[in-house]
Order: sequence, then structure tokens, then C-alpha cells
Amino acid sequence: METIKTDLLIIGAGSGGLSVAAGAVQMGASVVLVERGEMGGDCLNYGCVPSKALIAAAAQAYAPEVSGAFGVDLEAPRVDWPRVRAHVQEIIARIAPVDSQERFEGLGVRVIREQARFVSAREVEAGRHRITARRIVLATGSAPAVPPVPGLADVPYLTNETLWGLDTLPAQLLILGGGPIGMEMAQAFRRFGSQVTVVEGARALGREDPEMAAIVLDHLRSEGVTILEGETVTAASQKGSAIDLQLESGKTLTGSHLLIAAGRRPNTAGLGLEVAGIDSTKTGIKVDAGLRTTNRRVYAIGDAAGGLQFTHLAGYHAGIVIRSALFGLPAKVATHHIPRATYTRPELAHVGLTEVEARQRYGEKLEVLREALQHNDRAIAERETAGLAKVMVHKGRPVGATIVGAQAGDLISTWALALSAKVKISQIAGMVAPYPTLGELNKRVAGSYFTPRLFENRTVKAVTRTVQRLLP
Ligand SMILES: Cc1cc2nc3c(=O)[nH]c(=O)nc-3n(C[C@H](O)[C@H](O)[C@H](O)COP(=O)(O)OP(=O)(O)OC[C@H]3O[C@@H](n4cnc5c(N)ncnc54)[C@H](O)[C@@H]3O)c2cc1C
Ligand SMILES: NC(=O)c1ccc[n+]([C@@H]2O[C@H](COP(=O)([O-])OP(=O)(O)OC[C@H]3O[C@@H](n4cnc5c(N)ncnc54)[C@H](O)[C@@H]3O)[C@@H](O)[C@H]2O)c1
Repeated sequence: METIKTDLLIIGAGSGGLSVAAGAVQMGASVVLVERGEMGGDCLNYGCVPSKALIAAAAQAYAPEVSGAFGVDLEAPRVDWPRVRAHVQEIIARIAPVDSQERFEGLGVRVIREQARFVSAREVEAGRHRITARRIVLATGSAPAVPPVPGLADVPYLTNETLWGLDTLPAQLLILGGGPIGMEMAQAFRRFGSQVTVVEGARALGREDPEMAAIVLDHLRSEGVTILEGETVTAASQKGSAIDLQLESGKTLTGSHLLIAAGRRPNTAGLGLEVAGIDSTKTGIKVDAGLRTTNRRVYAIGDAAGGLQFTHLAGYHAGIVIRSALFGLPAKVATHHIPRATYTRPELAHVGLTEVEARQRYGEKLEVLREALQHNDRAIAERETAGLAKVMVHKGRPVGATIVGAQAGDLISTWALALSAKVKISQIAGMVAPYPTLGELNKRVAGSYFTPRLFENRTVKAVTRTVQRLLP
């Protein structure tokens, strides 16, 4: 057994753990990083990267559906699934060096490729290493949750961990769960030619503003995705190569493949949290506002910490932990400025309070600005006008924004900055955006705050007339 003493021990080399490791080692701390699986974690290997690469391939397959309107006729696509899979793997491989063991060792991090577990409050064992650290960061991520549906454990199902290795394109894909994973994959596989049915127990994209989610869901349905909402799966079974799902409503769905996209559970099993006095629940490791667990020397970040689950959130957590663990500075997590985006086409992006949340908080004093994408010249030229921006404003400052439309995930950054920097709506309205860009949507929706104040205001009109009379 090798004994190692270090300033910082990080468990998990995914989005969160790698960000802490890179920052801490470059600021002079001694860092040990333990990873039991692939460097890069879920995002690189089984999550964001493969899903976005697949969505990009699916957009190519969909091109003939829309190109005719531009006067360009494309032939019906022939989807060569093994090559689509190879494309996804190539994209992972192109990004992988940034997250690689070699890169981190080059930075000076000691990387150990083993499963880690606590043996005492300050010591962790990983393979033949026993590591004592001044501070420990748990960045162990999450895994797909499989709902307790009778028969489900006995049917061959896919998850985000196995989807990318599929031998053939599914003829009929059933998806259990209508969250971001379910809806992104539903559209991608439909565009490749699979018949796709999504079964959602509550509301699809249920975390999102219903009006905005409806724009996405209507579009997906128009592309041929079947989305069943408020439908509970009561049993699953296999008949030959087909999978049947029984629904509470009495319906039976049959598919060639089943993807489970029903939420996540934290990776805490086998970590020995109890030995270290670290409390956790079904949703994640308990942390305070500074991301400290019930063991003051141990932090938990990213998906393992049980809040929002995004790569950029794990990266933000990393910054908080570095501040606190390396410099002993006070650091608290805020979430009001953390954006999210679902990469369906159209995309759906959000930051801050939703309309409902903002109305609850500010009541009559809330103003909701709206601007439809159909008035944006670039969207018109690109024939992608399905979309809407909604901005919630209180006392002249934005408190939330939701955008549906092409590039919504990129457009939301303006509002993420506005919320984190407490920018006034007048500053966004005063920005000069290049014409013609989708980004003008942000300026226009902000400008609409002033429309009634300037253009429907008798005093302004009277002042204008007076000044005009007086001017030489
Ligand atoms: C299909 C899909 C698509 C997604 N798309 C997006 C997206 O577009 N944008 C976005 O922001 N987010 C997306 N996410 C979410 C994103 O992937 C996660 O929020 C992010 O990866 C969390 O980072 P993390 O560091 O907390 O965990 P992870 O990246 O999962 O890393 C945790 C690591 O810890 C390791 N580990 C666990 N236990 C141990 C142990 N005991 N010992 C040693 N190592 C251990 C694991 O092997 C893993 O490598 C997506 C997720 C999925 C599933
Ligand atoms: N674009 C992105 O940023 C992106 C993309 C994919 C995933 N993610 C992250 O990954 C996480 C997991 O995504 P997800 O879509 O698996 O989870 P989710 O929790 O967002 O959605 C799961 C859905 O499954 C439904 N469900 C659960 N059990 C069910 C059952 N028995 N029958 C029918 N429906 C059921 C839930 O009602 C919910 O709507 C998300 O929280 C998200 O943060 C992000």
C-alpha cells in the first residue's frame, strides 16, 4: 500500500473534478485525482458531447425536409448508422485530449485510475493507494435512474451509457421519460428515420415554462415524434425481439428498442460516505451554501451534490471550491444566474426566474416582455421563425429570461450575463447588435420595455412637439 499526502484529493475526473484539479494545481496546490472510469466523465463520454454530435448528424439527415423551400432539392438521406456512430466517437476523441490523464499529469496532477472509498474521515483508499488530504472534493457525478417498473429489469433497455454503442438504428424507439435527454434523443432518432414514442409520466420538458415548452413539443410532433404525457408505465415485457410497455391508460406500446431517460441518481454507492460522516439522500450528497458536506473537510460538487445537473454548473462549483479550499475565502453558491439549454430544434434556453416564479415573487410589479422570432430578419431568411423570447423585469432589471428558437442556447448568454452582473434592461436595449443576427432578438425584447413608455406616452409626445417648435 502506497501512502500519499496531498493538499487536495479529488474523486471523479468529470466536468467538476477536472475543473477543480486544473485550477488548483496551476495555483500551486498538490493535487491527487482519482477516477475509476473514463477521464472526462459523463459529459465527454456518455452525455453532452455524444448527444450533441448525434444531434448535429441528425440535422444533416433532416436537411432534405427543409432544403426544398430554399430552391435546393436534396435526395432522401441514406443513414449509414455505423458511420454516424463513428462520427460520434471521432468527436469524443477530438475533445478527449483536453480531459486526458496525460494532460493532467503534464500539469502536475497525480492521477490514479481506481475506485475510491473512504476508510476514515480524512483518508481514502484507491487500489493500492492510501491518500490523506487536507481537503477532499467529491465529484462523482450521477448515473441513469431506472424506475421501479415491474418487468423493466428483465428487458434489454438502453441508457445514456449504452446508447452510443448501438449496433443498428432502432426501427421503433420507445423512450421512457420526457426530460432533456428524452426529448433531445427523440428528435435525433426521428430525424434518422426511427419511429419514436416518448412516454412521460407528467409533462414533457416539465421543468420549463409550459408556453415555451409547448413550442418545442409542437415542433417535435410536427416532425413525427409521438409524445404521450401524463402516462405511467405499469409493466414492461419482452416478446421475441420486441419490447412491450403497458400503460396505466390501458394502451400497450411496442418497440424494437427502449431508452430509459427518467432522471438520475447520484454516484455514492461504495464511496464509504458513512465512514467519513458524510450525509446523503436519494438525490445527492448534502452540502451547505459553500458546497461543504457534513464533514467540514470534504466538499461535493456537480451532479453528486444533487441540485441542477449541468456541466457548466459543475465548472462553476469548481470555482467556488477552489476559492474556499485553497484560500479559505468565503464562497457561496448562487443559482439565479445559471442558464440551461435543451438542444432540440428549436432550442429552449432559460436563466433566472420563470414567468410563474417571477409572478409569485413580484406580483403586480412584474413586467413580462415578449418578442416573437418571426419578426427577426435573420430567422426569416433562414426560414427558422418558430420561437419566442420572454424576459421577466422587475424595477428596470431582468430577473429571468426564456428563449425558444434557433440558437437559443447561445442567445441566453446575454441574459446570464445580465443577471450575474445586475445589468439594467436599458443597457441591453441600448446595445448595438449586428444586423441581421438572431442576437437582435435580445435587443428588441429589451427595447419593448420602453415601447409603451416612449411611444404611447402623451408627455413624451408633448415634449417632442414643444422642443421641435423651439429648435432653430
Ligand atoms: C445524455 C446526456 C446529455 C447531457 N447534455 C448536457 C448538455 O448538453 N449540457 C450540460 O451542461 N449538461 C449536460 N448533461 C449533464 C452533464 O453531463 C453532467 O451534469 C456533468 O457531466 C456532471 O459533471 P460531474 O463532474 O458532476 O460528473 P461526471 O462528469 O459524471 O463525472 C463523475 C466521474 O466520477 C467518477 N467516479 C464516480 N464514483 C467514483 C469513485 N468512487 N471513485 C472514482 N471515480 C468515481 C465517474 O467514473 C465519473 O467519471 C448531459 C447528461 C447526459 C446524461
Ligand atoms: N441540454 C442539457 O443541458 C441536458 C441534456 C440532457 C441531460 N441533461 C441533464 O441530465 C439530467 C437528466 O436528464 P433526464 O432527461 O434523464 O432527467 P429529467 O429528470 O430531467 O427528466 C426525466 C423525466 O422522466 C419522467 N419520468 C420519470 N420516471 C418516469 C416513469 N416511471 N414513467 C414516465 N416518466 C417518468 C419525469 O417525469 C421527467 O420528466 C437533467 O437533469 C439535465 O440537467 C442536460
